[in-house]
Amino acid sequence: MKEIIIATKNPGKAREFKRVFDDQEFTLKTLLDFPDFPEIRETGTTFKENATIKAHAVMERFNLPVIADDSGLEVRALYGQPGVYSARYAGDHNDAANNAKLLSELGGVPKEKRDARFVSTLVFANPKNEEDLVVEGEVKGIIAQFPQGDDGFGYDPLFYLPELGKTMAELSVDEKNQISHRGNAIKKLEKQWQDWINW
Ligand SMILES: O=c1nc[nH]c2c1ncn2[C@H]1C[C@H](O)[C@@H](COP(=O)(O)OP(=O)(O)OP(=O)(O)O)O1
Ligand SMILES: [Mg+2]
Repeated sequence: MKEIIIATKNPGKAREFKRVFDDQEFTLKTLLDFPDFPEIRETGTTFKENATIKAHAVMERFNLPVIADDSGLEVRALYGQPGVYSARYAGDHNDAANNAKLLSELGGVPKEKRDARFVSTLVFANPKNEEDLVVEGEVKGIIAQFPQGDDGFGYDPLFYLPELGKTMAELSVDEKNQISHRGNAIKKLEKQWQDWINW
């Protein structure tokens, strides 16, 4: 059985990938299946750099095809922050603290100036392919005044989708995948990867 590894330790991302990027022809694993895999230092300054670092660290260890996601939230009123530093916005990797900091940074900013976007860059690296396959997806929304919803992860409870009248955390995983940055990136990947990969 062919195998593909998703280079993530984030259970929320793992769930979204497993839901759509699943097939009879290959097994999908994530770093949650390898709890001893050492922390990968995300030292890049762009989503693409960090996704490349993660994909190659895992590919070199397992000698298997690997997909990495580096993603984040860009808020216009904060000049694109937290961006690449979304996971570490409030210090260490803590969703509740990150959301609290985001709300405090946006204190007093009115609804019409709270627009934001989620970005996901996927890098697919394979030992038998010289060049990586890279795609990016985005979704636009508004940062809510208070968190709402219990699904998803990260900034989802604060990411309000005006067309749906809901935050991202009020969507099922299937609904989120239909519209999200990661879902959009995965759709692009699905169109390209089978022609690209050398098994
Ligand atoms: O769909 C999303 N819904 C809510 N928040 C999100 C989403 N996508 C990215 N985000 C935010 C939070 C996360 O902490 C950071 C990504 O940081 P990022 O380094 O790419 O992921 P991570 O450290 O959680 O897992 P890993 O590096 O093991 O894939 O941006
Ligand atoms: Mg990370």
